[in-house]
Amino acid sequence: MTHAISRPNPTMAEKIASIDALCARARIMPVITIAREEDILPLADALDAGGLQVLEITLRSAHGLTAIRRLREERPHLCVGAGTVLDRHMLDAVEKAGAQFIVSPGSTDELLRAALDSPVPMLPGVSSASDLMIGYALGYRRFKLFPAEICGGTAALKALGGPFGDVRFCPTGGVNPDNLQRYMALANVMCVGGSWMLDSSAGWDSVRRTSAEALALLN
Ligand SMILES: O=C[C@H](O)COP(=O)(O)O
Ligand SMILES: CC(=O)C(=O)O
Repeated sequence: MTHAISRPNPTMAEKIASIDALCARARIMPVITIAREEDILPLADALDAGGLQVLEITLRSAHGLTAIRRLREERPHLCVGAGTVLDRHMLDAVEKAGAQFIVSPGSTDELLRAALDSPVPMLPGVSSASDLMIGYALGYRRFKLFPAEICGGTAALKALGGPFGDVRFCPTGGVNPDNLQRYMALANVMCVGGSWMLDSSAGWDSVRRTSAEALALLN
């Protein structure tokens, strides 16, 4: 008979370190909604070939959980997270599917507390200082600013850096090749998220090229 050794969940400090590591690896995090199951692997491969290896797969389509599960099994070198996680049930489902990180567009007390009990690190969405303070009080220090351009863009991030000097952000929503460098120049921005590189109407190679061009802007 074997005895499983139960490992305690990571501490918040360990989760913050995981988020920092994956954001440093990402620099640009594609926010992906899978429209057709057959797109899962070619889309991920095109992003990977363009240099984007940290993928946020949203639960906005019926294929989100399948995509997380398949990419974890079939592309284990990628870092695969779940986006649009809105409640405890979705959090449980993406954890079971193998998500390596969890992203939400906003914050609720229920979701933030559920994620404290999860082994998977979470990047909660915030759009204001008040949202941020709710997560901050629970120990969170890394957030997604969403929708970044609408809630003040780089000016908002500079202002939030005053009272929240130990907080870092992944701005998402309206980030594109024209403003990417301005976001990444800020000390409190660890990476950016976006979907501009995901237009596959010109083929998978166009996804690869757009991804590589965006990363080249950061060199
Ligand atoms: O809902 C937000 C998107 O997933 C990411 O924002 P974007 O499309 O403006 O890049
Ligand atoms: C916006 C985003 O990152 C999400 O839907 O989780």
